[in-house]
Amino acid sequence: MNVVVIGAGAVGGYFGGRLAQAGIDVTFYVRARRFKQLRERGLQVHSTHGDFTLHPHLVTELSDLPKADIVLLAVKGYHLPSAFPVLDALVGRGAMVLPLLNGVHHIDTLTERYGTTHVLGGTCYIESTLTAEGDVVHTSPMHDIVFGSLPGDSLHSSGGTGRAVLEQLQHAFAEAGVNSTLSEDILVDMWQKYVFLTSFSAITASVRAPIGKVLQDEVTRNLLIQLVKEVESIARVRGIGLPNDLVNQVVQRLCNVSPSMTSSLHRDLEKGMPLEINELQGAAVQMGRQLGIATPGFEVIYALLHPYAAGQGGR
Ligand SMILES: NC(=O)C1=CN([C@@H]2O[C@H](COP(=O)(O)OP(=O)(O)OC[C@H]3O[C@@H](n4cnc5c(N)ncnc54)[C@H](OP(=O)(O)O)[C@@H]3O)[C@@H](O)[C@H]2O)C=CC1
Ligand SMILES: CC(C)(CO)C(=O)C(=O)O
Repeated sequence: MNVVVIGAGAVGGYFGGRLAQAGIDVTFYVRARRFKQLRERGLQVHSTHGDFTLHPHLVTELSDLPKADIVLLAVKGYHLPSAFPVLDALVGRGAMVLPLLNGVHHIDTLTERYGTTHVLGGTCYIESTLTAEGDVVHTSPMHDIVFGSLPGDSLHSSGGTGRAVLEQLQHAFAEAGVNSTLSEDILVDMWQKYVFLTSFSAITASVRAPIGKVLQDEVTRNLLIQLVKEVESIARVRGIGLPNDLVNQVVQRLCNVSPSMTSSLHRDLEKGMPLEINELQGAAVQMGRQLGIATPGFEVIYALLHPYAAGQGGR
């Protein structure tokens, strides 16, 4: 199996690195700055599951790209358009794209451009970040990927003739020690993550504290529950087949995670990096307006984070 990673950051560097470490043929498509870092230092991963350093196969030119079975797409949402030329080249030669971005709208963007036979649904649970030197730091035991074919893709869905590639990918993740689930309803899984993450990241970024601090304070805890309900209503009106007790499940999960856990959005805010608020909280506000669902919690949080959206250095 040949894998190309676009976005060799905290997520792509971690999962791509684990696959490469397990002997899978992995190529990282990188831009100039990341190329320099990775060539000079190697891909250094500091992880709760064990540290490792690799000198991965790096490519900076479209003409040097290998033919890929799977593209692991792990750029930030605001960088998605910049990845189109490389995706065009890889999909044009038959690759399937597994996006690991947070949010839900990128799936429409990708399927409109490449169709459902070339785009999988996917989501990941991991707490990882890049140091100033470009090393990946993975801080909690979670390293889970859920993926599957999208509605409309009969080739790779259960019973489809192309299903074998997805099973091969699941096998590759298992070899790499990564927890992976081949989902039969990936949109439901993606929306469950979106309900959880968009609320969790909104509250941790706006309070500027990990979840423990949020839950200790009754007012903030109630706001978090309100956020979960707002985004859950959107999902229901959109007809996503979520479990009936989703709000309780999400709140339970939030109460059970480590009190020190925070979101990538909060970490990005602290580092002065651009924020994915348009893809997360802004998307909730926009969908709410379109569907006539009030999202007062998200409206306020989106506005309060907006001055920081472009980060200190811009995008
Ligand atoms: N970090 C986490 O804990 C989690 C993150 N996620 C989601 O995963 C996605 C990725 O996040 P994360 O890994 O944290 O982000 P990072 O910023 O750590 O990594 C993104 C990488 O993408 C690279 N990149 C951007 N555009 C391109 C391009 N056109 N071609 C090649 N490389 C490109 C950037 O490199 P450069 O700009 O230097 O070229 C950077 O190295 C986000 O949607 C995030 O919400 C999901 C779960 C957990
Ligand atoms: C839910 C969580 C914290 C872990 O995957 C995440 O996705 C993020 O911080 O972006």
